[in-house]
Amino acid sequence: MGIQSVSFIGLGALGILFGSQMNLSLPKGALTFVADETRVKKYKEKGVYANEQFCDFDYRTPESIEKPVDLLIFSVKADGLDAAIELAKPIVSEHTIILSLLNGISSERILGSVFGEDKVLYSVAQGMDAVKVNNILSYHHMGMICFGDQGAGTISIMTKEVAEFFDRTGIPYEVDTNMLKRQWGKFMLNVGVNQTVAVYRGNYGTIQVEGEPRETMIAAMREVIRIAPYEGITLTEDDLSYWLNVLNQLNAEGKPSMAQDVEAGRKSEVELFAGTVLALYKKHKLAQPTTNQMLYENIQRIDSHSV
Ligand SMILES: NC(=O)C1=CN([C@@H]2O[C@H](COP(=O)(O)OP(=O)(O)OC[C@H]3O[C@@H](n4cnc5c(N)ncnc54)[C@H](OP(=O)(O)O)[C@@H]3O)[C@@H](O)[C@H]2O)C=CC1
Ligand SMILES: CC(C)(CO)C(=O)C(=O)O
Repeated sequence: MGIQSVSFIGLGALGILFGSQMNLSLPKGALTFVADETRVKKYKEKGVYANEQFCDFDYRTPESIEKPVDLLIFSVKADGLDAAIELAKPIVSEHTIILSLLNGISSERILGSVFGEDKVLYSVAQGMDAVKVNNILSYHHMGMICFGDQGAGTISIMTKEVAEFFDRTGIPYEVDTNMLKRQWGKFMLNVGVNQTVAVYRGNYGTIQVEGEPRETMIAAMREVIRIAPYEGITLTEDDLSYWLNVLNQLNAEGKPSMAQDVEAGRKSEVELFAGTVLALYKKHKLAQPTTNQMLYENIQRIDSHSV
């Protein structure tokens, strides 16, 4: 029968982006956005838009969902993950497959420790230039979801089921048999681009041209390459080129999620990025990486004025 029901937790840029695509082909009731009562009320009143189209989403509290869902997608920011996990518990059964679109290298481990590692696939969302202002999402590139099993070289039945579901619902995807490396590659990208664009108050255009911001971004990414082997991951200059190429495709006017947080006065996800890099250098008793240190301090300063 395959995956028949899917819930997102997180009606943000990514939830709207992929949810609106799925909504085009799924029967009514198959796709739900799960939230607490206050959020459900707000979403029903205000609605959301994707590229100027109204999204006819089904907003639900977990209690109002009749049975556990087949696929559960976490699309909250890092500071919302714990509450989202609590909220999700009633709609998870032994058959539920869990995906996390969160950036960073820790959310799958956290989800696995709560729901069981056997339910969680590893994933990264990449290549999108989504910009969300209030309840309106705009994008030129939808990007894709890369996913697969935690263990390298395997393609489980769960992975095949999600691939079949994405085929059916028109979600661009790639199955990767080395997800830890992919996730570290994406981590390297975010450490570079998200933090640099936030600090320089720019957009993708700022780092697509030669100059100080692009040099800063690449220096921060190389600090990830340097620490990766201490965690059992190999990243090379070829990986750096691959991810720089991903960035070159994006609409120059678009911005990473961190820059959008800073502009909206929300707390950033700096702990997922420089916070994690600095902690890893400390863990492995290496001298602190200067570029990430500088970015961390700057973003912390910006965050101190946020709510
Ligand atoms: N934006 C992008 O292009 C990309 C983002 N990512 C990553 O994906 C993750 C999500 O990012 P993004 O979509 O930009 O995030 P947004 O900030 O746009 O959206 C997060 C959403 O989660 C909701 N939320 C927070 N807590 C809860 C909760 N307890 N229950 C239900 N909903 C909750 C928020 O609701 P409310 O607004 O009502 O508070 C908000 O709508 C992040 O880790 C980000 O780094 C990865 C790739 C690309
Ligand atoms: C890769 C990028 C920059 C958008 O695709 C992202 O992950 C983000 O905005 O957080």
